[in-house]
Amino acid sequence: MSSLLKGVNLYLIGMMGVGKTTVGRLLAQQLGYGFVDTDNVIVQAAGKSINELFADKGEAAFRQLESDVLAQVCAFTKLTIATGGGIVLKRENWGYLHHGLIVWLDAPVELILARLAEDTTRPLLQDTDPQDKLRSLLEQRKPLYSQADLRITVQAEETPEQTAARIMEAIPTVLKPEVSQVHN
Ligand SMILES: Nc1ncnc2c1ncn2[C@@H]1O[C@H](COP(=O)(O)OP(=O)(O)OP(=O)(O)O)[C@@H](O)[C@H]1O
Ligand SMILES: O=C(O)C1=C[C@@H](O)[C@@H](O)[C@H](O)C1
Ligand SMILES: [Mg+2]
Repeated sequence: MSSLLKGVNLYLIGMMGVGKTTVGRLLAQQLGYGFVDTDNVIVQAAGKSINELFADKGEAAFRQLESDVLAQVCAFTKLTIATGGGIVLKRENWGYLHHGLIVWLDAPVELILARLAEDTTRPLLQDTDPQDKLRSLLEQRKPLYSQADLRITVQAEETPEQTAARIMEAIPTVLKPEVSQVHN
């Protein structure tokens, strides 16, 4: 599979809690790729948690850091990149994402809520009504996530390994044929 992708980066996009980080790590192992998580790079570089960054500098500053990280990582090849849920919001980010193959991990709001019920590390979910917040974020972002090359709907009962396996199976269906193959 890694020779099939020919070093092209794999970008995972989707709402918080769908499993981009968890599944992305597994995919990187299976592809023989490196793994990068844009949220983690930001946290490491800033020396602050995402909650602290949102509180101290605001969401706009976080989004700028996110774009800066994406611009840096897209210069490399053979990477699986788990992105932050809001990476799709900036138009300039799509110029970077489209250097690679983009996979949208989609999941129902109920599943995301169940997964993140005890999690306090997503500042946008620290809301009086997290379910309503998630719904409106998803509505706003759906047209953006839809620009991915591949949409994988995460099932409640499946393991990260099973999700990763379905992605590996689906990748060949969206790879562009090589020019030489087109002419043969
Ligand atoms: N298939 C799965 N089954 C059960 N739990 C899962 C599965 N995949 C991920 N999780 C759990 O759901 C939570 C969120 O997963 P993860 O951090 O990978 O999401 P994410 O898409 O990277 O979110 P974010 O955009 O906020 O970084 C974690 O606690 C993780 O262990
Ligand atoms: O969906 C979002 O906007 C976010 C998702 C996380 O990955 C983090 O990037 C941050 O919590 C914001
Ligand atoms: Mg993540």
